[in-house]
Amino acid sequence: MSRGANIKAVNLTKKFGDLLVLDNMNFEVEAGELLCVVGPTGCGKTTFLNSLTNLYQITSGQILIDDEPVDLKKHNVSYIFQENSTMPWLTVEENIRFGLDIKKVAEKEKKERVEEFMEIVGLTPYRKFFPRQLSASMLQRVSIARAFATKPNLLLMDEPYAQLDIELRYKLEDELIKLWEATGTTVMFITHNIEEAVYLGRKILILTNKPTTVKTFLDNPLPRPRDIASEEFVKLRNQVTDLIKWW
Ligand SMILES: Nc1ncnc2c1ncn2[C@@H]1O[C@H](COP(=O)(O)OP(=O)(O)OP(=O)(O)O)[C@@H](O)[C@H]1O
Repeated sequence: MSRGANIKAVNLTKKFGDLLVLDNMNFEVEAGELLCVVGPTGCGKTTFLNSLTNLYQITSGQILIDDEPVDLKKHNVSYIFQENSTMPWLTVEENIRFGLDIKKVAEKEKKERVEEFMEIVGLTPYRKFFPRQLSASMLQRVSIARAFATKPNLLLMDEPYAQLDIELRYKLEDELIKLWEATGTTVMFITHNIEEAVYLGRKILILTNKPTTVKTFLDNPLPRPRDIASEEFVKLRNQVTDLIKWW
């Protein structure tokens, strides 16, 4: 089991020139949390993730992973995007292995992890297939298996299922929950979809309109498996919708 990372944003502020995007944000994500982040279009969700991975230099404040400034050599962070990020010239198993090759994992362990995660996402029968032979959901499964195989302490997911149809999205949401429960990784999942946030998240971080700050940090105690038609689910979904209506 990988150990999930603790994340703290302390007075986090990010400007692009005069444009204030992230405005004095403060919150903490506990180790091993499954956090969904929802916010209006263009509020700065991607800017936040890019700041977290040091792609952008923040203007002031701090982002800490396990109480230390982010250091990607030390903190094992993986990223899954909305777009297909597989390598077209590699097979399914080679794509999953790719993440391990760059992390310098011992050969025997690499083989075991590729088998384990390929199996969990249901791609073992397709191991020799190339990306061009796969559907959109299978491609996302490759990315998910590749990310989890590196046993990240923190997994960042930026609207990974936004382009998938509803049935596939439900399947992949369940796979994510299974993997999260099996690994103990901290997951930050960005989405525009309120139902998805309530279905997945143990916590839900609701952001305001730009300049973005924390509107609410909600607990989601609904037991799993969650039923999207149940009274409690609909109640919580409506509560989140009401909070979001007034960005
Ligand atoms: N490199 C940059 N230079 C200047 N402005 C930027 C840059 N990156 C983002 N911005 C601005 O910051 C704001 C937030 O953008 P960002 O892409 O982080 O939002 P988002 O919440 O991820 O958007 P979406 O909901 O569309 O995914 C936007 O106004 C955008 O124009």
